[in-house]
Amino acid sequence: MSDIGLNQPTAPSRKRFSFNRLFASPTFQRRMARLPLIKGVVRREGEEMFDIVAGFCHAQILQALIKLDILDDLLDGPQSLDSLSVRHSVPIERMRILLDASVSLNLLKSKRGGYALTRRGAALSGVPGLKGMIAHHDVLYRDLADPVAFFRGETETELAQFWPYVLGAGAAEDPAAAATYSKLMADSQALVAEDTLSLVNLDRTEHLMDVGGGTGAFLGHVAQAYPNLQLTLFDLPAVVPEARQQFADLGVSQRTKIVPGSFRDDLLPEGADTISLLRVLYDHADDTVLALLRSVYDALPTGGQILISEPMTGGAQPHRAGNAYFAIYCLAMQTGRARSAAEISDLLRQAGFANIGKPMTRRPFVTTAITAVKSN
Ligand SMILES: C[S@@+](CC[C@H](N)C(=O)[O-])C[C@H]1O[C@@H](n2cnc3c(N)ncnc32)[C@H](O)[C@@H]1O
Repeated sequence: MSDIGLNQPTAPSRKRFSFNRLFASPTFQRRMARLPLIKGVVRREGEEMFDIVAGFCHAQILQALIKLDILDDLLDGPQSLDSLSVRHSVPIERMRILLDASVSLNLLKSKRGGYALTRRGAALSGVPGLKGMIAHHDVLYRDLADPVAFFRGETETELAQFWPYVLGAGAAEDPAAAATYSKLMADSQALVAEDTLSLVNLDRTEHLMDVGGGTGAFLGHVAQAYPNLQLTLFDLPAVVPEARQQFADLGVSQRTKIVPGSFRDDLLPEGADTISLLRVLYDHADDTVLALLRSVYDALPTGGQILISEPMTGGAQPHRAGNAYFAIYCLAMQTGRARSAAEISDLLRQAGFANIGKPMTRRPFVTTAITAVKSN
């Protein structure tokens, strides 16, 4: 049978009509922009297109506001251009450009001849961990400087060094490095913890173990929401000392156990009837994740539950948070990958889990949760 289709060059005389070529034609675009009912659509499409084109500038404007502490500086009220220029050591005309750019992004507004926070700017300043996350994007930004090399896998990324635990045994033993990444993780974990707890009900759980629980931020939230729950935290030895302090500060040390270890090398302790993994899977390759899920399965009693919560891609329906941010971030980390709920469900099934559930996510840019049960 002859091979018709993609690999066949098309003869010029029989060139097929293509909507793509029509939309790409400047003449067609000019005509559409003049049609009464269509011109609004054309304009909006143009604006959205330009937002994608200029997105890298928007991100750097935001980064400058954060690194200069301008958002925090405006929390108590508007300030003049002069005072902002002096306080942050930015020449006045350059500061005006930064602040006006921020007005255009609806982070600031002009007020009383100076500048004030918009609701979005004030909210952004208060989101736990968001400023730290934006500040550390300078690393990812450098990694993406040559995007073609990046996507071809030719870039030695800095982000891979930023999260030492993903590099394997020994790399995460430095307490100073552990403190840096743990702080960023813990600051941002409040949101993930709150959203996860709003998605699942732990009323029937007696003992929860959080694997890769970092400094204990999630268990801290759980402890407050469920006063009778026994809690265990499992994480690398360099990470857990901070958790001990956190549990003492919250007054929950009595019902909290800390087990230092590596899920790559050690068996997970038994005893918990629910085991959670928050933002752990996406750091690791499929074989490590499958081995970890099998280990969780072995540690659970029959009827025990696994809870996975992390940002996920959209699978067959890619979305910006999962596919145009977290997937890229994980690619720069080089060891893991952002997965869709369907891919994680597949891995869970391979590990033996059943009754896989995906509660409706409120904010996929914060987290998505999946639960499953060890049924026999
Ligand atoms: C991205 S952080 C997430 C921390 C916390 N669950 C959260 O959401 O903030 C990944 C965590 O997994 C831990 N981790 C990585 N490899 C590990 C291993 N082999 N054994 C135990 N914990 C590990 C890290 O130390 C870190 O605390």
